[in-house]
Amino acid sequence: MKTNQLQLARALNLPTRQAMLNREHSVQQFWSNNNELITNAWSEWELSELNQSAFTLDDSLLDKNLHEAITKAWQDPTKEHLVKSLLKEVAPDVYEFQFFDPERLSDLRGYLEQVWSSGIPMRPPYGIVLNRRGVMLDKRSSGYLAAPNFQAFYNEVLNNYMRPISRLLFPEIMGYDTQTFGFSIYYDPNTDASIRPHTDASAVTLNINLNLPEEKFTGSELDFYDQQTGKITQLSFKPGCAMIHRGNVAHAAKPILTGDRTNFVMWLFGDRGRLPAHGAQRNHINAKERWTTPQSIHDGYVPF
Ligand SMILES: O=C(O)CCC(=O)C(=O)O
Ligand SMILES: [Fe+2]
Repeated sequence: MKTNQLQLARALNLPTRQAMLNREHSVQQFWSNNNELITNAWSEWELSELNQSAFTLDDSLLDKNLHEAITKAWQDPTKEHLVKSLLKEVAPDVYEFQFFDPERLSDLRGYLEQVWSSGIPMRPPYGIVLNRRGVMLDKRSSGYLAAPNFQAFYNEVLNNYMRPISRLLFPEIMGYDTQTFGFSIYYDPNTDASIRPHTDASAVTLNINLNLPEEKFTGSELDFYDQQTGKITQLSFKPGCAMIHRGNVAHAAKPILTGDRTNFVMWLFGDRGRLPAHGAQRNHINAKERWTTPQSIHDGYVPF
């Protein structure tokens, strides 16, 4: 690997917020032209500057019960009911479960603080609104958080946890779950406070809260809209909790009033962004098929 990539990446002139808001072509070009440099910079940073002694990014950060059930199900898929029993339906087709151990979240947040102060350019998500303090997480997105330790962790979450859980809850997404996407988001009342009602360009969305137990906030509920009844269910994130839903379930994030909220949002979809047909039914899938990792090649398609 070439040295000095870290210094070179830090010296890049980032696109202005206005250029990003205008979705100027030069912004797209900036990230794609510098993607390799930035990726190398993250590797260099991890070796030379990241204080790794403080923590490890691995599944010991996850909720113990979830970790145990998932491990058992991978060993013997007929035990997948152990996973299912941890998932609580909190709105029609929206499930909540404890994802991270709240006591261990400070490790992950400490890591993300180091990421923030690295000075390496990071591409914020701009799906509906531009989220200033968020960062793209998936390697399909130029300007993503390419630190190798983080990538190993992120991919473990998607492949070992998110995909089989998604298949258990929403069997019709099988085959529309080969490609991954992810970003982090940060809300506070003075910068980015809310997201209007929308659906995601995913087959399934996993949204995990990263707030520490002492990081209280008010507002910032997620509203889920039931298409059948028109009913709205308002849900609040608890530290380390996750919500999982089909991408086509309309939802919105209400304005945050006090405090702040940090989340990871992860998506699965099929090759070239393909999604299951609305209301698609699926023949019975046996457990063994569910607990597998597709061999599909990462296709580089980007939803935004
Ligand atoms: O506010 C959230 O946690 C959800 C954000 C969201 O729906 C999105 O980024 O698509
Ligand atoms: Fe969304």
